[in-house]
Amino acid sequence: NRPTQFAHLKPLPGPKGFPFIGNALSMPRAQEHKVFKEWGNIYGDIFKVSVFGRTVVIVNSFDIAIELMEKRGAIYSSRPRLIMAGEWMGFNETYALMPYNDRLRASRRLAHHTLCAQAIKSKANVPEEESERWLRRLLDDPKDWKQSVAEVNGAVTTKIVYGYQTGGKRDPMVHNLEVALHAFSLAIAPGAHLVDFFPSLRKVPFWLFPFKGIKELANHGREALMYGTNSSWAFVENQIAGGIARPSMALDTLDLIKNERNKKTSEDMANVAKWTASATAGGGAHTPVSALMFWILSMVAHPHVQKKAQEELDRVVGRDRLPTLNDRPDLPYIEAVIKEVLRWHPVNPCGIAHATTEDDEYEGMFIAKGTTVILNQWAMLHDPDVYGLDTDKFIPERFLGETPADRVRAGNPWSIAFGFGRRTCPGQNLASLMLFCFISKCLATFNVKRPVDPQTGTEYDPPVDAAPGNVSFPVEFDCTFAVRDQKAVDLISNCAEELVPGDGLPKGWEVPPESHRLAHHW
Ligand code: HEM
Repeated sequence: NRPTQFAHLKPLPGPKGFPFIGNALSMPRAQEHKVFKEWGNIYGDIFKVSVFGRTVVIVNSFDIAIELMEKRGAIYSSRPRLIMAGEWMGFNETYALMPYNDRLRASRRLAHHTLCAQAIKSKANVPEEESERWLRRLLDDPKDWKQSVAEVNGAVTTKIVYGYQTGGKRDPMVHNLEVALHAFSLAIAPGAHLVDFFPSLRKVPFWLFPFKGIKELANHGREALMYGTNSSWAFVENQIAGGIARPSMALDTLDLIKNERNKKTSEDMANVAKWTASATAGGGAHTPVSALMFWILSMVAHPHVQKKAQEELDRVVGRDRLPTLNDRPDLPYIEAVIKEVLRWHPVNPCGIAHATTEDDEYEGMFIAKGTTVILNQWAMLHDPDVYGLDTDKFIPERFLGETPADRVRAGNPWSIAFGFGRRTCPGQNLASLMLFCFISKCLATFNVKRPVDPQTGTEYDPPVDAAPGNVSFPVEFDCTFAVRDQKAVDLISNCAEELVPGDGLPKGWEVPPESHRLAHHW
């Protein structure tokens, strides 16, 4: 049913499918970014697949991503409709899944007010302090490193967004975020829920659904999301009423709204602010954890890189104090390590899908309104023409020397790993502060070493691979955090104190017991 002005256009190329189901049988269930890259070698850097009548366009090239997402951003900035995660669990209320509309723009404007490069500087003390608290925790209980990485990330985002000081280990606000995000990731796993391909199934009563557990999953996700969103906001309101609110994005946005009250707004802005906070806390709680897990893995697997980074820190900062964000411009090797982490195993290998809101033409080919567009970040970050032939290897040096990869925009992982156009990650400036603080302070005080086999007492190599998932994590691995020396112990002892559970917890804040069943940490 193409409009006449598009009638002459060719369809996009792509693998042949079957009637009705299209390419459903050949769609990858894991490592889809690698499969899409291989298909791109056959069909080109932009091609389409079809799954039960839904057309999905895959973009493997940076230049095409910029052409469509930036230059034609007005029609490539929506999100595909997701029944399970979006409508049943309620994540449509969060701006990460919203279509491109006024409410989305209002949310992004509120988030930008606190998270833009200039404004976030006033909150840089939060990642500085929380990363030092992490060192203390690693020193006290190095075996708990996985849990501590996840929790300390949650600690930064909940403090930035709500002004909430976590209560140390197993904090309920952070825990609830993890529960909601886990349900979300189960809900958006590729091909996991038929209802996302057949929206008419949403009208079928739950008890008629052929798959066990779908109702429970939808309810648990919704419960954790609603509980977290409402209780966290209630926390802010109580703090404001008590005159003890810490600086936060929530406070910033409420001030902004108050000052703009005379302006005509079609939405209930306080409600927009509440959901903007919830989405931002959720968006920031998992993603930096993924980057840090891959950084830890990279250090274990490449001890010579770790040594080189420590030599730079020792030379530039010395051993009498911890590095801070002020040292960042003088630490190019650390900077190159961070870029290589984002490139080597990108946090979102296939980004978050965009959707078109108008029919369009690209190089004589037709892209229909309502098409889902997947931006294969992994393919772009592993482009040998930009990053060199050895893209599977972890080599920070590719960003140093006379011809660094990032001399062009396509060679800078910061231009790719955080998405494109009008939906680019609003938290990237905060992520940048977090990654620098965690990585530089940890390297200044700890050696991250290969794991030790408890049976034989010998070290062994961890597996180096990514597990399936929209947010990518390494496959299960272990390692040893060994404090470098007594000097490092002394430095850590001067850091902010570890909090005991119970500190900072608002009264009545509990994770609903049922949600524990879905609880996980990486
Ligand atoms: C290493 C860390 C991070 C990475 C790699 C990352 C990556 C991404 C990517 C790829 C997108 C999708 C962009 C697109 O649709 O084109 C995104 C969206 C988003 N991110 Fe991040 N992110 C990170 C950290 C954060 C942090 C710290 C926050 C919050 C403070 C955050 C909040 C969000 C939100 C709310 C969205 C949805 C934006 C929208 O749909 O308009 N992210 N992020």
